[in-house]
Amino acid sequence: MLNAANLPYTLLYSFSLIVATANILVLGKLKSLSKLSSFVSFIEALFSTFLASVAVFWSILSVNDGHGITPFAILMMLLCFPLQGQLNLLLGIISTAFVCLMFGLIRYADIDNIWPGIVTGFTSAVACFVVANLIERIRLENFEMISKLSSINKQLHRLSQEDHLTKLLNRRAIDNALKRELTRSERFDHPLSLLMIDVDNFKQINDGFGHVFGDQVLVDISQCIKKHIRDVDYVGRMGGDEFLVILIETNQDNALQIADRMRNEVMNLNNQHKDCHVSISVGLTVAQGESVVALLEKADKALYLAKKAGKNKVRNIFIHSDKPSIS
Ligand SMILES: Nc1nc2c(ncn2[C@@H]2O[C@H](COP(=O)(O)OP(=O)(O)OP(=O)(O)O)[C@@H](O)[C@H]2O)c(=O)[nH]1
Repeated sequence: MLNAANLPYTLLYSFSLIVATANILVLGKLKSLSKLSSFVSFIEALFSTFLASVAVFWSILSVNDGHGITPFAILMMLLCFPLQGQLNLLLGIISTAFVCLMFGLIRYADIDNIWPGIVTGFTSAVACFVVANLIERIRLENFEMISKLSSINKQLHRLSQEDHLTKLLNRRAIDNALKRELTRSERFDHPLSLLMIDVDNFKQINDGFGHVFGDQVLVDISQCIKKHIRDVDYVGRMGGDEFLVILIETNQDNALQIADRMRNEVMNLNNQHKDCHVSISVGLTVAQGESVVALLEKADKALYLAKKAGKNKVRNIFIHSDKPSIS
């Protein structure tokens, strides 16, 4: 009941309730901003400690004023906990609450009637501890489940982008990358070069040395290609023995050099695979405002020229010219 005697405590309680609500509504949102999180946790801890103390204080005072056990005290303490992430913080709050409890008892309790005060305060604290622990456990379980789901999601995303054999980008991923990068290069008027690479006489390698060996050759070649691209570039397996390289911010001359370095690197594999001859042919082209399909066709044409010229070659299709040119 609100009367002159318990007005200060009622006001204190109301204020605590407002702060507790603000704690949950405002600080919970702010916490998602990572830079603020440690500061917010600190403020939150202060509020929680304060609220827990007020709750126990008020609980004792209510008992001594004849108001019985105050469920509000428990409620307030509970309101403090769901946002807390650490058990030690929780224990800190409970210890503080106990100090307040003792102080409250000594200061206000009627010595003949001390037990109801002790029992009330103690029951409140234990109830808060048990419920807060349960909340904390559920929160942790949820957190672990979310972490697991997020890592599974990342894994699935990676697998959906990856070629299972070479671990390069798969066809879908490299197609998407090409669409994205082509749009970007047009928008900022930056050069973009494309290399279409095909292993020479791969059928013979498979037939002569078996599919397992053929697979290893594909992996080795993918490593040779990767060695000569930067982190910003893309390399993917189009399927079978064909690869596609997207060279960002790279003009024709630089792309030619890179393609030739890749070709030489693959030739070095022959020191490893003594009996089998491994080489690649490369078709090179530079984007010049055409669609993805047209650009791929241009690179394919250049690759055809490289094959036609006797394989183990790099050929390009000149910009602004329909005529193919031999580099
Ligand atoms: N080992 C292995 N072989 C594959 C894989 N995918 C496709 N192939 C084989 O790769 C060979 C591709 O041969 P083609 O591209 O048709 O021709 P090629 O022998 O390379 O001849 P050129 O391209 O003219 O130099 C086929 O025999 C396919 O069966 C794979 O994942 N692993």
